[in-house]
Amino acid sequence: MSEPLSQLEKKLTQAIAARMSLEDARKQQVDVLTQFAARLSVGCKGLDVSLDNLLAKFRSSLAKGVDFETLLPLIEQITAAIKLQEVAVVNAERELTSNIIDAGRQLQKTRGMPDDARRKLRFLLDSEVESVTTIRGFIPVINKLVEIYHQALQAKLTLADDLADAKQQQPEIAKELLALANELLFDEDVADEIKAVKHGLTETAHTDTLLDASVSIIRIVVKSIARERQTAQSFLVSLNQTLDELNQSIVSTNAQSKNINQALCSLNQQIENKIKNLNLATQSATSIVELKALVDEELQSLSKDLVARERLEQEEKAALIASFEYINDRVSQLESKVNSYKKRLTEQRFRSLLDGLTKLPNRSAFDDKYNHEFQQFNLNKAAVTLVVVDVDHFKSINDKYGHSAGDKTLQVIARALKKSIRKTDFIARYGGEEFVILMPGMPIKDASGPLEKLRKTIKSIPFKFKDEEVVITISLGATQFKEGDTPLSAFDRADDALYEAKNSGRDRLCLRE
Ligand SMILES: Nc1nc2c(ncn2[C@@H]2O[C@H](COP(=O)(O)OP(=O)(O)OP(=O)(O)O)[C@@H](O)[C@H]2O)c(=O)[nH]1
Repeated sequence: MSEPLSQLEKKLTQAIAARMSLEDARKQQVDVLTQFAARLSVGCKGLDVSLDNLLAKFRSSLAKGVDFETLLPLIEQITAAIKLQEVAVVNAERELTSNIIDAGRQLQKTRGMPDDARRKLRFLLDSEVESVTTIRGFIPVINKLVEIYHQALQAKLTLADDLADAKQQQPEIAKELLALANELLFDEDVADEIKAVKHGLTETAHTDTLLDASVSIIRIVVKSIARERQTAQSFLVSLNQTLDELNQSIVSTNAQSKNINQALCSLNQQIENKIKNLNLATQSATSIVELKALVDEELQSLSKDLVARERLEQEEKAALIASFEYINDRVSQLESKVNSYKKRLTEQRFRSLLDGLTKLPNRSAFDDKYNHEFQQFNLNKAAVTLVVVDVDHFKSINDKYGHSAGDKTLQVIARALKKSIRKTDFIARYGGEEFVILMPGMPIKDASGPLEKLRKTIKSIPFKFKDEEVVITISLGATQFKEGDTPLSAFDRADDALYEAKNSGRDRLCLRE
């Protein structure tokens, strides 16, 4: 082989080797790029179905080693789809931001959210959402929002539980308010107001109605207190005025008597001087005639003085009498004012122990009497029977015929019960449709006769509502005070007996020895 040819061949071999290594390097680069493009396409997966399909096609073409020219249209399609995606992402970001803000603002309006959650939410809406720049950046924000929602929901559930508890307590509150309204026995002018309050107090009354009733009760009490205060004030003002007048009258009588006294003193002095003068003159008289003239003159003057003195004395006496009469008059006026005020106080005390509706003694009057009877029993051990009486199914009377019919029924029953017991027994309205009777000196073994009679008396009352004849019955539980009892244990025993009477069919008397 010639020299130039072999050199040429060598160069060619070198060039081929260089070309091959270049192609190897290029192939490696294409492989890396292909893998990268395939990974990237997997990473983009899920943004859009049509993009996913194009990328899948792209990956499979790369794997098959399809040449660039064949790939180019696909790449162009993918580029266009990605561009669309960019716009879609910007829109989605905007929409997400606005949705998160809306949801957050809505959440801010919910009541009962814990303070901490409220604060976190405010910060999230005011600064965190605005600073998010990528879709991914929304993930922690959404996470936080979900957490706050959770807290708010939890708080709401607790609130709902509390409300349910409060709802359960409502009948109790209604009962309590009704008992309070029954205790309100002020002047006649508030009777209608009390009636209106009572009528709204059903066991199913709404919380707002119960609140209104509470406010009305407080108003009635406040009004009565204000009126009472005014009465007391005007009484004290008139007492003060009268005392002032009496004082002035005594002061002026004193001043008057002082003046008269001064006049009397000087008159007495004058008389004394005249007598002294007369004495001296009689000693110096030289004849009977002169003496007579002298005596006559002095006696005339003296008798004038004596008349003046008598007049002054009478004046003083008259002034004193007038002053006494005036004082007497004012004192008796004052006495009658004090008496009428005392009467008012006594009436009030009496009325505070009376049930407004039935006019029977009320619960506080019963408590006083009960404790007194209990003490007596501990001292003398004489038998005392305690009876608890409850009207059966009274609620249905209210429900069927109205609250006024219920009120009337209670009044009739109260009157009948009062009429049927002995004078020495004590009956009170314990509350609602419940009455209590204390029978001092009555052992329980002797009590069932009269109590059965009492039950039958009530049952025989011909009640008529809306032209319908209604039989109303009562249940009774009775016991007697026992050695070792406390007021509460004895009462509980009678209450247990009543419970038994109710549970065994009502309209009956149960005894607990
Ligand atoms: N009209 C009227 N109703 C009252 C008064 N005080 C309490 N009540 C009502 O009395 C009813 C008592 O009902 P409950 O305690 O369920 O008893 P009940 O219906 O008599 O049933 P039992 O006692 O189980 O036989 C309630 O509906 C009260 O609203 C009142 O002064 N006037």
